[in-house]
Parts: sequence; structure tokens; C-alpha cells
Amino acid sequence: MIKAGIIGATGYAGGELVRLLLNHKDVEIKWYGSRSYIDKKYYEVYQNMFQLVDDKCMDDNMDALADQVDVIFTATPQGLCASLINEEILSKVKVIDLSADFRLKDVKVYEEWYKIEHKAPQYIDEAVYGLCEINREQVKKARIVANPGCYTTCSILTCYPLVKEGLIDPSTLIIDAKSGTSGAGRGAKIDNLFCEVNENMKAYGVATHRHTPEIEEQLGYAAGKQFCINFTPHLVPMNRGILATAYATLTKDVSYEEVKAVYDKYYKDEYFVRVLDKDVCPQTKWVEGSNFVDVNFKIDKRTNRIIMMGAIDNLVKGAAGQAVQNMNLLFGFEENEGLKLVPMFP
Ligand SMILES: NC(=O)C1=CN([C@@H]2O[C@H](COP(=O)(O)OP(=O)(O)OC[C@H]3O[C@@H](n4cnc5c(N)ncnc54)[C@H](OP(=O)(O)O)[C@@H]3O)[C@@H](O)[C@H]2O)C=CC1
Ligand SMILES: CC(=O)N[C@@H](CCC(=O)OP(=O)(O)O)C(=O)O
Repeated sequence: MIKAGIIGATGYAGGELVRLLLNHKDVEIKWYGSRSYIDKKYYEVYQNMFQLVDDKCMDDNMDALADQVDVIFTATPQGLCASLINEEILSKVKVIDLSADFRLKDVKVYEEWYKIEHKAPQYIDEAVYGLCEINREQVKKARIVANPGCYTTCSILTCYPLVKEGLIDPSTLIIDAKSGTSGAGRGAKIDNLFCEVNENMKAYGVATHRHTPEIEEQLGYAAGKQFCINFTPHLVPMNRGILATAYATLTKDVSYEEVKAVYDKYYKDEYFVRVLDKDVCPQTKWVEGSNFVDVNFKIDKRTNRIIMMGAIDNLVKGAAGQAVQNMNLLFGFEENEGLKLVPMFP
């Protein structure tokens, strides 16, 4: 049994971590971190936890927390983890950061896209990008895991096999993605009010969204070269879910069977990646509440382009589920322990 602490347990991603870890047979949660609810009972923040969690919310004292647990999750705004982490903490615990602080390898790129100064650049190199399906072996040995972003997880896993095998020209890649509103967090913002979101759809962060360099960097490693993409996120009126639709020019004439074989080469043994049957398009409802990524593709012979599609639950595979998957790898548990979640429908 290991002990876990969550800084940011009162947010949407942290709350989902609590839900998943309460069902994990090898983990006990010792610290429910917050900024606004210190000393308040956790279930008073989330009444769905009534009679399930009796602990009080704690602060973000990562040094004190490191003496009490084996793993710390930071489900906090950008910059907080980097401002708290230090060598002593890392000598005692594993850190899984759900923010973007350690995802980008070039600190200048981080500071340019996030508009904040990075407070711990000395740890960027050693941090492992926690996309388990791709970096499994490196994650097992890490001290800091940079849990990927939700749009990035969905986009990268959707396109990775074809980029890796050179079947598409990555510089022609266009990713159009939609997210439910929980992706924006629990904090009160006018843009996320019911009347603003309900019965509405909009693009945002057009040509400027901070997940663009993250996708470019990771798919760049797969391609073996750097390239630029267009990435356009949209906010849609649902609670959870991300759907990514990606378009790219094929580098050669390929059949359905050949492309399917490429997806199977990378994913047939992956518990959490489901390559759907021919002509079945992924839907967010089919992955809701689960750690699955559903992917599929369609070749458009007319345009010589391929359309790749992926769906995840942003709070599970896009955040807390992936963080638990990373924790399982770090501590030698079965990778799907606590994550054999059947998607909810409807
Ligand atoms: N929502 C999503 O789908 C995803 C989110 N993420 C990432 O996870 C992180 C959390 O996101 P999300 O849950 O959506 O955000 P929320 O706004 O819902 O939650 C933020 C959490 O951080 C806490 N917090 C804020 N500032 C501080 C501080 N100075 N010290 C201590 N705690 C603080 C908040 O505490 P309190 O409310 O008690 O003040 C709250 O628990 C972000 O980095 C986000 O990018 C990653 C993937 C997906
Ligand atoms: C709908 C919505 O607002 N989504 C968030 C992405 C949340 C996320 O996963 O990204 P990070 O972990 O990188 O914060 C956004 O566009 O900023």
C-alpha cells in the first residue's frame, strides 16, 4: 500500500483523482490539498464524497507533504508545481504534475506560450513526458512525471502511428478538437457560465493555443523532425469529453488494411487504446468516465488526405486517469489497476 497526496484536490482534475484513487486497492490518500478550503471537510466541497471521505482539506505545503507520502500529484494551475518543487522533495517522493510545467523541453517555449517565468528549469530535462503508451519504460524510472494535456493526449495518440511510420506528411497536419467545459476547470469564469456555454459552440485560442507546441514537440520526436501544425480547440456544451479530428496528406497510396495494420502495430496490445471497427467514428459518450482512447481513420482518395479521429474523457485519460496510469508504472502496479472503468452510457 502506498500513500498519496494531492495538491489541488478540490479542482476538477484533482476531484477526479480522488474518485479514482479511492477505488485503487494499493493507494491511500493522505492529503487533500486546496487553496480556498483549508480546514474544511473535503466532502463539504464535494458532497458526492459524503461518508466516503472524512478528511479535512490541507494547504499546498509540499515539503511537509513529502514526509508523509510516497507520491504527490499536483493538479494545480500552471507554474505552481515548479514553484514548490525542490531536491529534498524529489529525494523522498515521486511527483506527478498534471499541469504543463514540465511538459515542454525548451524553457523558452514554455515561457513564450504560458507567459510565466519557469521557477524550476533545472528539472525540465529529467522530467518524463507521461504519455504511457509511448514513454512507458522512461516513466517507470522517473522522479517527475509531466502528465500530458487533455487535447494533446487525444491528438497525439490519434496521429502517432501514422506520423511514426511516415505515412502522412506532418507539415500538412490540421487538428480540430472539441472539449467539454470541465476542461476549463472549476474556477468561476464568465466564458464558462451556463448561458455562455449552453446551446453554443465556439473556437478559441485560434493559432495561439498552448497545446500546439506540446503536440508539435511530441509528434516531432515520432517524425524525427520538427514541424508546425494548425491546432484549433473548440468549447462545446457538454461536461466531459474531447473529440479530435485530424487531417493530413498521405505520403503514398495506401489501403484501409495497410493503415489499420499500422494502428494495430502500435495499439493492439494497449489496454487503453481501442482502434474501432471500419467506418465507426469515435464518440465522446463511448469513453465517458473511462481511461479509454478510441481512435479510427478514413482515407479520402479524392483529396489524398487521411482523416484521423480520437475521443477521450478529458478528466480521465486526459488528466486523472493518465496520472494514475503513470503512478501504476512508477510503483510497479498493474498498469490498469484502478482503471478498469467501463464507460458510462448514456
Ligand atoms: N480540467 C481538465 O480537463 C484538465 C486539467 N489539467 C490540468 O490540471 C490542473 C488543474 O486543472 P483543473 O482541475 O481543471 O483546475 P481547477 O481550477 O478546477 O482546480 C485548480 C486546483 O488548484 C488549486 N489551487 C489553485 N491555486 C492554488 C495555490 N496557489 N495553491 C494551492 N492550490 C491551488 C485549487 O484549489 P481551491 O479551488 O481549493 O482554491 C484547485 O484545487 C491544471 O494545471 C490543468 O491544466 C490537465 C488535463 C485536463
Ligand atoms: C476547455 C478548456 O478550456 N480546456 C483547457 C485545456 C485543459 C487541459 O487539459 O490542459 P492543461 O492541462 O494543459 O491545462 C484549455 O483550453 O486551456
